[in-house]
This record gives sequence, structure tokens and C-alpha cells, in this order.
Amino acid sequence: MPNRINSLSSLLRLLISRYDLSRKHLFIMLFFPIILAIASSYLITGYLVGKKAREVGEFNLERLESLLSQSKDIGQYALTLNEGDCGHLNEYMRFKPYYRGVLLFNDKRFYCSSTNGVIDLPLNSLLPEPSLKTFAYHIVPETPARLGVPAIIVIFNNSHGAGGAIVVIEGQYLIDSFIQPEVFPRPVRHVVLGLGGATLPTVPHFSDGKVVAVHADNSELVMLLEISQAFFWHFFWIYFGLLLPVLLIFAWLLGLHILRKNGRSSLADDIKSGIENQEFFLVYQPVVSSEDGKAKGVEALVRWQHPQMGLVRPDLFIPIAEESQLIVPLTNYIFERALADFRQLQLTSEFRIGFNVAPEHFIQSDIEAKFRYLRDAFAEIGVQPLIEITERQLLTADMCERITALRELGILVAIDDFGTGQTTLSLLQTFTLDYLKIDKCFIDTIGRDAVTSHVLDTIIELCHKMNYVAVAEGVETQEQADYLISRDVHFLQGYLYAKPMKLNELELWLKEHN
Ligand SMILES: Nc1nc2c(ncn2[C@@H]2O[C@@H]3COP(=O)(O)O[C@H]4[C@@H](O)[C@H](n5cnc6c(=O)[nH]c(N)nc65)O[C@@H]4COP(=O)(O)O[C@H]3[C@H]2O)c(=O)[nH]1
Repeated sequence: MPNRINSLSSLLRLLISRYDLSRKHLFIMLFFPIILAIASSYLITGYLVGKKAREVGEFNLERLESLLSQSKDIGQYALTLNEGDCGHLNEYMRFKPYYRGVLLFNDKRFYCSSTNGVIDLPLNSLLPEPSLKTFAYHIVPETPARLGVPAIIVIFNNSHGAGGAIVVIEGQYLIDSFIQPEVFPRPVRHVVLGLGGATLPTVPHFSDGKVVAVHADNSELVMLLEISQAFFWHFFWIYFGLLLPVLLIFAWLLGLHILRKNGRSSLADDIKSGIENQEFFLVYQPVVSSEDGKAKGVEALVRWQHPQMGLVRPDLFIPIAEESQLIVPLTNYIFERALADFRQLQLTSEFRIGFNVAPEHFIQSDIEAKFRYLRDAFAEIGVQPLIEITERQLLTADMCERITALRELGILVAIDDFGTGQTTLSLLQTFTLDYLKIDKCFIDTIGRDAVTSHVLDTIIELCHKMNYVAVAEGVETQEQADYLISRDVHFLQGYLYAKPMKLNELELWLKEHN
């Protein structure tokens, strides 16, 4: 856990060191989703509210058209009446909702009204005379029966061509039943009905909302509907409230992904220049023999003194070095650095130095020559190199062959973190190793968990049966050490003995303990 916190703070320091970049991303990550949410909410709401208004218009136009077509029955009945039958018309119309009246006319005058009985009005009091000669729908500003009240009229001509009947659908009644905003669902604020250039209401009134026009399927009726602004904004804010968090999350995930990628590629550049500028150094952790408690070797662990981020732990940069093909030059640098360090020490007995080497190293064509050189250079100062193979990547058959060749050169080979990575038991069968380093997670089970400590016992037994030298990693307590010694684990490494140290500290430690 502390390792993770350190890595996180290193990463944060890296981001801060790239402050300009992150500010730009921060701006995009905040404002881009807001602008996108506003634009998409506006478009979605406009589309849906417009659609709703059109549905309202289509529904009511259908009702109007059916009313107009039903008026045929009334017209046909009216045409059967003689001039003296005016009284029947009133009775007939009494139970006809929506229809406010019928007027009968001859070639000269209107002579009967279903509401006023016998009347005597000039033909042109309703429409110019020729308009009465053909079957048609009209919007008229008023009818003789109800002055000042606009209406829709339907004209029916009788068969001998002189006179006919007019069915009156009262405009106000229509407005009341269909058009008034309280009858309409709320998306529509004002409605105007148009037919042949005339409108209902006679003087249309719209505010500042968007107007949608809907045409009837079977007539020339057109309905103009003004979308209610309040309805529009109500839904706009609902969509905005739903879209904004989604877009923010999306933008942040995308932004962090880009930041991470940028951070990673710039970190890879930093690793490259760090190798050139010798910013990497080594710390050494003693590995003690369980027989006499003396250090027989060390594990070399790399550290990075980054110019901006300060001290960086390997957990952060080793995976990036591996991903960006920098692990080989870094490991070569580490070999040279360890050689230079150990040339400064006066070692009294044979000593081993373990290096973590990633599998990529074993596909280098000059690997054998390089290790022959290392073997000889270290031998001159009484040190034997040991390679610890990290398990992050699977070892291919080709790599195994190279490792076997290195063993033949006298290089010791250990499998690191045994039990946690890609190493399989079948791999242990196919090629021979010298050391098997048991991962700290198994050492931690000592004295704690009876079930998982069986796994540790099994690994130790495996080492003995296959003649591997067993090394326990991460030994922190005396209880763990005692247990491991009692199970004949050959070497122990961990904070109980020493933490990884700089070269000068190691020198003192060795003087004191060996
Ligand atoms: N809690 C606890 N930890 C202990 C104890 N004893 C040792 N450790 C830590 O355990 C890690 C052992 O190294 P690893 O398993 O090879 O795991 C290493 C290794 O995989 C990688 N690494 C370190 N140096 C190098 C290097 O030079 N080359 C490569 N390729 N990888 C390296 O980074 C990993 C972490 O290295 P470090 O941070 O140095 O962490 C080291 C060491 O400081 C203990 O008693 N308790």
C-alpha cells in the first residue's frame, strides 16, 4: 500500500510538472461536455417538442376533417326540406354537438335558419354570391345567425342548381373545443387554423415561440401551432441534467486516458534521458544464509532520482520501461553501474549479486557475449552475477534456450516472485534453474493462515526435490525466519535483516554483520 501511495504521488508530481498540458486538458474536460450538453439538449428538445406539437396538430386536424365529412349527412337532410319545413330543421339540429346551425338559401336569399327560424337575408351577406354555387369549405368572419363570430361553413348545392344549404361549424366553438391552450396539451401555446387564405381566429396572434405548420391529409386545412417556450425550456433542462453528467464522465475518462498516455510517453522519454544523464542508481539488499546468518550476496534494486519528480520507485517506471522497449538499455546501464559500485568494495569472501532481468533481454542477439563479459568482469572482483527472471511476461521456448546457454557460461539463474507470475510447473520441468525465490505473499502466511501456509510448505518441498536453492523474499519477523530455517530454506532476504541500501551503507552493514 505505501508503495502505491508513493507511485501515485510520483505520478501526481509528474502531472504537476506538466502543468500547462493538464490545464489545457482540464479546460477541455470541463467546457467541452458543457457545450456539447447544451447543443445536444437544444437539438433533442427542439426535435421532440416539435414532434409533439405536430402530433397535437395532426390529431386535431383529423377530428376537424371528420367533423366536416359528417356535415354531409346534415346537408343532405337539409336539401330534402321544402321552404315551408323550416321548423323541422331546428328540431333536427337540436342534438348535433359541434354544429351550430344550418342555413337554407334559394337563388335570391337566405330564407331559413335552424337557430332563428324563417329569415330573409341577401345571399352576399355571407360570401360573394358565386362562392355559393359550388360545394366548398370556407372560413368566414361571421354568419348571419351569429354576427361577429367566425365560423367554418360547408356549402351543399341542391340538384337543380339554384339554392342549397350551408352547415355552420361555429369557429369560437371549435377554438373552445380544440384550440384553446387549456384543451391542448401544454407544448402548444397558440393555434391558428387556416383555409383558403382566411384564418381562425380572424387575427392570428403568436408570441415569440417557434411555429409549426401541419397540413390536413384530405382538405386544404392547415393548422399553425406555436410551441410553448416554457414547455421547451422545461424539457431542455431535463435533457441537459441527464446528458451533462454522462458527457462529463465520458470526457473525464477520455481526458484521463489521454493524460495517462501522454504521461506515459513523456515518462518513457524521461527514462531515456535519465539513462543518458545517469539519474538511475542502485540500492542493494543483503541475502543472508540461513546457516550462519551472514550475507552471501545482495539483490541490486534500481532507483531513479528524477530531476522534477524526486525519488521514483521501480514499480512506476519499470513497467513503462518494459512497455517502451527501454528495459534492455536500462538493465545494461544497471549492470555497468553495479560493476562500478562493486569495484569500490573490498569483499573478503565469494559474493553474489542478483539482477532483475526482464525476458526481453533474452532475445538480444549479443546476449551471450555480453554475459561472458559480465561474468569475467565481476569474477575479477570476486563477485558472481545471478539473474533473477521476472515473471511479468511469459518465457518462450527460445528464451528458455538462451537462459540455458547462459547457465552453461556460469551465470546463476533464479526465478523471482515464484508462484505469482507466469511461471508454470511444466516450465520448471523443461529447464534447469539454480534459485527459486519464494514470493513475500507466501512468507506472509507463516503463523497466520494454516490453509495457505500449506502452499508455502509445498513450494519449499518442490525446491528440495528439484535441487533448487530456495530463497525466501520479504522476511520481516523472527517467527518467519525461524519457520523458514526449520524448513531448510537456504537463503533469507527481507527487512528483518536489512532494507535495500546505498553502496556506502551496504559497506558499513557488511563490515558489521559479516
Ligand atoms: N514490504 C517488504 N518489502 C520488501 C522486503 N524485502 C524486500 N522488499 C522489497 O521487495 C522488492 C523485491 O524485489 P522484486 O521482488 O525483485 O521486485 C522488484 C522488481 O520486480 C522491480 N525492480 C527493482 N529493481 C529492478 C531492476 O533493477 N530491474 C528490473 N527489471 N526490475 C527491478 O521492482 C520491484 C520492486 O522493487 P522494490 O521497490 O525495490 O522492492 C523490493 C524490495 O525493496 C520486506 O521484508 N518487506
